[in-house]
Amino acid sequence: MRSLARILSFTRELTPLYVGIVVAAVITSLLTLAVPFITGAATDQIVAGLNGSQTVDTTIEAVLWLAGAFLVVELISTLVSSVGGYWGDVMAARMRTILSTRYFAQLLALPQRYFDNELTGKITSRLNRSITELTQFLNFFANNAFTMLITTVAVLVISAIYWWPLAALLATIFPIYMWLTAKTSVRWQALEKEKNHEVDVAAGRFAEVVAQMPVVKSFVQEPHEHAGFSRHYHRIIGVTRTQSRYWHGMDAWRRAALNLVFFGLYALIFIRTATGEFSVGDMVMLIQLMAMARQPVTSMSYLVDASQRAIAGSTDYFEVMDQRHDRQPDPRILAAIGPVEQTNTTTPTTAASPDASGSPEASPHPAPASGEENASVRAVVGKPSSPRAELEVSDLRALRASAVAGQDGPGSQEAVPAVAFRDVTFGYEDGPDVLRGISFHVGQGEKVALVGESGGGKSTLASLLMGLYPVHSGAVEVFGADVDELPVPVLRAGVAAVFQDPSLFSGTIRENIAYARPDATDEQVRAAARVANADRFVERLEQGYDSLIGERGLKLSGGQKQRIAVARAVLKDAPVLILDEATSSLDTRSERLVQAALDQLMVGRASLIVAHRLSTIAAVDRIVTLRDGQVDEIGAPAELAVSGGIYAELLALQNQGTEAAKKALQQYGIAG
Ligand SMILES: Nc1ncnc2c1ncn2[C@@H]1O[C@H](COP(=O)(O)OP(=O)(O)OP(=O)(O)O)[C@@H](O)[C@H]1O
Repeated sequence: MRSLARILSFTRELTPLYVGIVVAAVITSLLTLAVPFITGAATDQIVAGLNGSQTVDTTIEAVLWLAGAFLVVELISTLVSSVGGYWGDVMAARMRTILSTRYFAQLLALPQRYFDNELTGKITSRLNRSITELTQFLNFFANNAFTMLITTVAVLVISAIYWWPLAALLATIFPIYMWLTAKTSVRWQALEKEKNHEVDVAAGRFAEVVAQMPVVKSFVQEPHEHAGFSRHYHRIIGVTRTQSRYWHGMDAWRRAALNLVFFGLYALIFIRTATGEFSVGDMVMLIQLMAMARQPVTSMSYLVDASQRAIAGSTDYFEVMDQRHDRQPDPRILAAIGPVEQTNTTTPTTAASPDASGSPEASPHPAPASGEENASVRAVVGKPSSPRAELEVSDLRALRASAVAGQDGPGSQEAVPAVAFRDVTFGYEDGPDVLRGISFHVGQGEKVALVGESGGGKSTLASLLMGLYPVHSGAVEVFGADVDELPVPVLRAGVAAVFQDPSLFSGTIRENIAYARPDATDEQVRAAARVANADRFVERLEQGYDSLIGERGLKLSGGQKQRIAVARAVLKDAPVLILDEATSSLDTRSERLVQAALDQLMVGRASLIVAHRLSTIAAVDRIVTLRDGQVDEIGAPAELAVSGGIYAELLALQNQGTEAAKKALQQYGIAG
């Protein structure tokens, strides 16, 4: 119930609508209560006319007035309930919007760790169910709960006025019905949970399959995927059978109890009418009143169920909303999440405050920078977070400028590297440490290649540099500032990544290139494409930069996708670059074009390269080799070529050119 109250407070801007719906429902139910009185009075008038106690004309006039009153009541009721219905629809749509957009904002603020453990389809399925059940329940509740209450109380009071045993008998049905419904609900909910689990798992797989259709097709696994999917839904049929059998069994008991009570009520009313204690009009009115009392009783079971489902939905919803945020997320995203208490999240204000943002002074691993640099770094990091992304990019630029100034300045004792790993140890969640005591740096404008066995932690180092995971110990620094303490938008605006999988979005080529800067001019987009060697193929397309590229760039070749991804990074113009090279997915010509694009991109930037080609490795300034999660060697290619370490070993393997050598190279993710 607490989670439902949270939903109401979470969507408090909808309060006027809730109140409006409730008022409309109350008016409608009060008007409906007038109907039995009108029909009762009309019956008495007709009986009086037939008895001869009044003239036919008087009777007709009286019943016509009563029919007119009936019409007015019905018209007002129709009007008010239509307005209430409209407000209900608007409330549902607005609630869906509020809950969905805040949920999406929340997902955008969650750390990578959350997504490592969740399936996309599952997230969507759960969101849809939570929101549908919540909106349905609140709409039903606002429309019916108060009406039910008013009707029930009114019927009890009126029948008590006529004859108290009627009210007493009627009152017995409510506790019986509630008790039976609550009893049913426990098991019903458990079965519902089972069904939801099956739906979520199926939806998770569904989304994965759709996203990776070529893989499914190439492995001819359509029947297998289809069978798996249908298995989940067939299990749902099984659970539904049990659930429905149980529900309807219990419902039969509930209805039987209801019928028994109503049998007693009708019998009492008929007997008292026959004995002359009730008039025929009283009888008609009381029977209608009793019929009106039936509806709240039967709706009660739906209300209890819907509320149970809504409670489950809101619990699911808040389970995600209460997840810990990524460290210091974008203030604009925090604002979009709305009023969720996150005791464990740094708010934008505290994120921006010098102490909480963690100046390098506060870091356990201070940057090798002068006091002046630290002060300027703190000034940049600690300034109030700007709502404009461009300012965030310039934040890191300012850090870089301060680092460069310190490096060249007369008082500087040591250069501030663009990137520094200082004694970094890290492992995923409960797993073993993947990296241990890693220390190396990438100077400004320097190219550093990471070389190590597949699974040796190269991509993990790149993830740590992007601040996707917090290190266990040690520090990763960018221009002297600790990555784990820099506000995430500042850090990520300053680091561009080109992954092996280009990960483009559906939409046009222009939108993809301008992803980091949606307000970029056409000329800027074209210039970025030129640097990335993408301009010629784009211009050959019928729609040029307006060509739609399909989901994840499906309509482009591997090399074309890579070059669009490079152009995207060029336009981002970040001072630090992470490159996870594309390898065998490209033919030689494409590879050359992509390589040339990457070479252009790297000019003047600090580049950390997860290298997959020996030719690339040979062209870098320094190589860092990893062995068993630790740094093995660091040095220029020429030095390491003769040191007898991993790089020398790789060169020797390449020279052998045998199948065994190729296999050994593959273990290092090296294509040759
Ligand atoms: N999100 C994750 N959750 C848990 N473990 C992970 C995750 N990502 C990677 N790992 C594990 O961390 C280790 C290092 O992986 P990483 O991807 O960094 O290696 P790599 O050197 O980049 O490999 P490759 O060259 O094959 O891409 C591996 O054992 C991998 O299984």
